[in-house]
Amino acid sequence: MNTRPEILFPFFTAMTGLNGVGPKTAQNLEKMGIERPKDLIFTLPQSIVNREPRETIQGGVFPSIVTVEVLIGEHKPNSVKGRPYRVTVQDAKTSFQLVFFHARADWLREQLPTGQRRIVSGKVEMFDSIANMVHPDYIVPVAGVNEIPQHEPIYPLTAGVTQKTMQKSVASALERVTHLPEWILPSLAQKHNWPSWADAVRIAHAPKTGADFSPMGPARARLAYDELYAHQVTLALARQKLRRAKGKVTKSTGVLQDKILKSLAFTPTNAQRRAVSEILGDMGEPYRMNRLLQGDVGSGKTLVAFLAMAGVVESGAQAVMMAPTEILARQHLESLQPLAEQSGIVMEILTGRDKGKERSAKLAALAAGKIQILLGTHAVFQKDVEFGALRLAIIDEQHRFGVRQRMDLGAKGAAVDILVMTATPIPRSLALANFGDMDVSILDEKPAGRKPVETVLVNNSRLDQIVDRLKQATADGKQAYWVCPLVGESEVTDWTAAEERYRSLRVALGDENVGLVHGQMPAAQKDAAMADFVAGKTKVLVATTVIEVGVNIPNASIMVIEQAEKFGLAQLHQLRGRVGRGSEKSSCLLLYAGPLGANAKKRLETMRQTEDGFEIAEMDLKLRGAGDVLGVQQSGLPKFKIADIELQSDLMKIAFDDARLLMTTDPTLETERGQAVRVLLYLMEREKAIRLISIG
Ligand SMILES: Nc1ncnc2c1ncn2[C@@H]1O[C@H](COP(=O)(O)OP(=O)(O)OP(=O)(O)O)[C@@H](O)[C@H]1O
Repeated sequence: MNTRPEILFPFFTAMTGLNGVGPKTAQNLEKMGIERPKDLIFTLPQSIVNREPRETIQGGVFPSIVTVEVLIGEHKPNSVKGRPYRVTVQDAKTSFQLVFFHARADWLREQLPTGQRRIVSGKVEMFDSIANMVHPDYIVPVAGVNEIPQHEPIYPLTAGVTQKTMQKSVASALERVTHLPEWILPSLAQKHNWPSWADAVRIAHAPKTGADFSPMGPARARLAYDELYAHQVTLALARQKLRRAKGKVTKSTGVLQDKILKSLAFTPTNAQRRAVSEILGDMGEPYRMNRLLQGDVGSGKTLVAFLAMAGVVESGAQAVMMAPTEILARQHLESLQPLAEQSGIVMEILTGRDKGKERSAKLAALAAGKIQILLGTHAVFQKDVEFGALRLAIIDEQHRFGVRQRMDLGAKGAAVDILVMTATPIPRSLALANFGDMDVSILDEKPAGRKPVETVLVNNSRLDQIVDRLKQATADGKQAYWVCPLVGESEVTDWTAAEERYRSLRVALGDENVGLVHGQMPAAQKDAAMADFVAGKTKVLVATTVIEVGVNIPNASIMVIEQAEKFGLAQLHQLRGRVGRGSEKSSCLLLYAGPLGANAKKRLETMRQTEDGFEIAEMDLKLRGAGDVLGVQQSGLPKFKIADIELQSDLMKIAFDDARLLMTTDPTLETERGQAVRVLLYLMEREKAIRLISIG
């Protein structure tokens, strides 16, 4: 089945086939992304109006929608043009008025005969201390009470589309809903009490109880699950296809790794060992690796990467590691060069700064396979950079990379294995949504001997005290980072603030003790400032967030962050992660100015309470929302229509597990359930996923 199944045809016809949808309405609906009947079906009500009948309007809080049985009283036609027509009515306890601006008198007399009873439903408002119901939404005989929906769905609208049109066209689309083959595992549906797809759709559009309307109730939860499951099956198929794509078997011998381990001053953590063996185990298989290494700050990802690259060199091939900035690429070189030398590995660096002869020489050596490990910035992936036998590409700090970019990267060498390292833990649900096509190794253990970083919140008014304390600490040989306020508007303002602070700290602490780095400085000057700080020549390094990711200077044990309330949680965690990397006890001072908003307060409190990056990531997601945490556009994070990635992260995990399971039991979606999953993929317009199967 490689075309849309017939059973879905009614959901994909033109909109104008629906009741109440003419060409004009169809055009307007299109502006809301509603192009097919199925889009209407997946546009769920955003609120519900309760029209359950009441005895009286008395005691109500107005304006509000009321449904009540009334005895019709006197008609007061509009005596003056432009004035409304009124009908007095009496419910069980009080009287009020029905008000009409545009209605024919004879029609009104017919609908509302004096002395008879009717049920009316509409918005009641107070006007000149008289309760008015202007243009009731419903007027029905008492016996016809069921014609009024007790819980009326209210849909999102756009210009030119009224609530009535929406309700009518949805109702028409719902008539096409038939039973579809079930793609959800029966045990799962049973456990959660989920209705069938058809029932779930009907309930979601005509909820009768709070649970019917709640995103956590069975009907909506099921529809959310369908969406997440379709996404996870797509990722699982992508992963499967990649794994089937022929890869080269990399057989590491362990010889170089042993040499490296022997020359280390410490022993690797269990998490580091496990990650290295997962990576090399994967590379030893005849398919392409596509793996994510997620580690908390300071968990020692660089060593894991280096050992994996050494494993590649053992097999006679090459590896490349790309860092997001020049500073980090150089830092990798400095920290890894001694290990490379001791184990006899030829390692080089290539960045945008390499020009002319030097660059050509490096490229030639690389093409000849003489350079075994290449470090660098994105310059390593420029077109003319050719490798003799590239086997492994490591991308450091890349949640800015979407699925597509990762695939492009893999095209660089034939059958290159890919390892992506993220230095900021990502909430579980986002990791699954964004990296569900990858295998994951997690470094959830910090090297032994690290002491907790003491984190304190300090009001900016105590700046002088902080500077005094810093004076004392630097006199004792300690080193500190001073991160300047993120003014936010432009790089230039950030940098001016940093320069100002740099000047004032020089006055307070002595010129020779204070250094400065910011993004606008010439590269050479930046390197020199970093080098002075690494060598301990300067004691305090004033910086903008250029030092946010990855900088590793174990002797630095104090981190001051000015206007910490302006930073996001992930960023604060990254910044704080620059200290606490040596054996010295470290501290982090979060300076804030003035009264804090609730959100900022929560962020700073979280920082004080925990150092666990995974916990912080979950809190960040709660406070900011998924789009902001990953940056939707850059991340390739899908937009879900029904599922709420924060609220329903548990469903995401279930969908992930089930999609992976499906690949082991029915990789080509041939069984009865597999066929049903195909129906789901078509329904969710994931034809591309189906193509992944057929190529597979
Ligand atoms: N098992 C270990 N025991 C002690 N120190 C270690 C261990 N593994 C790595 N280190 C050291 O810990 C420091 C941090 O390692 P690394 O720079 O790789 O961290 P990271 O995971 O990249 O963190 P971040 O993302 O915060 O930069 C380095 O100085 C490294 O030499």
